[in-house]
Amino acid sequence: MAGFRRGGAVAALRRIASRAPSPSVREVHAVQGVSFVAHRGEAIGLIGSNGSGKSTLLQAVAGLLPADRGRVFTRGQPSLLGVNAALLNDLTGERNVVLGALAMGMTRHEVRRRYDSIIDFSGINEKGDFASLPLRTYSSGMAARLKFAIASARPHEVLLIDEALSTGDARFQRRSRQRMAELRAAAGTVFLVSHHHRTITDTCDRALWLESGTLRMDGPAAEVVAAYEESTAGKGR
Ligand SMILES: Nc1ncnc2c1ncn2[C@@H]1O[C@H](COP(=O)(O)OP(=O)(O)OP(=O)(O)O)[C@@H](O)[C@H]1O
Repeated sequence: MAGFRRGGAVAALRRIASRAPSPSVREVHAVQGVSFVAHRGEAIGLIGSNGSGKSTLLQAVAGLLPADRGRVFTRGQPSLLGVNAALLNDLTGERNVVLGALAMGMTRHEVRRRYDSIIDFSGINEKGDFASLPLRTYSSGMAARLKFAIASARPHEVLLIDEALSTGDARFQRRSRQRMAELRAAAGTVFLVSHHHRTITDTCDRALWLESGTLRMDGPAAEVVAAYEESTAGKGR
């Protein structure tokens, strides 16, 4: 590492690139042998207990966690909208909207045209002018709403949503469902990870149930949720 500043980006990159298997590193197979085909216009829910591999699967589909084995084929660039999606805490809501929309490939003209509708959809200004305040002054639900408003402002070929909807209040969840329906109508495919089964059955027509990183069931959302609930009933008491 001589010549590179300790903790610097280049040093970190070299460390990752030269990482060799080490006896002190334990391998985790978070998702194994999961195979499915998703079609345009589908909204697919991902359910399963904590640690069953839902977020990992979304990250693999988004290309953020390359698969050790197997392949992910997608049309277009999937967009992952996670609870930790990159909004910047020290920037105002307004700046986050502009940067987020530009990062999604909108032109400056499109951003200007869509700005008011993104803010309106997020509802962050319903209790005062929050758009001009830094993100760190927002509640977690408000930040999640803003993220969803930005990410869903343009059609996506594949939109991956990790629990983002569940943090919004009931009114926002209704609005999000409507927006998801619009995204699906625009021929996108939507994946939604949620522990709120009602959200899955209300929003998705199909669900995948993951357990210990494997695909336990794939079918109509209501049937998969019912089977999952039956299997967990009585457990954990
Ligand atoms: N960076 C990591 N390093 C080590 N293990 C990890 C890492 N990320 C995830 N795992 C492990 O992989 C497994 C699947 O995690 P994942 O976050 O995909 O589960 P999940 O179904 O999304 O869980 P939850 O419902 O709690 O959000 C878990 O056992 C977790 O501990």
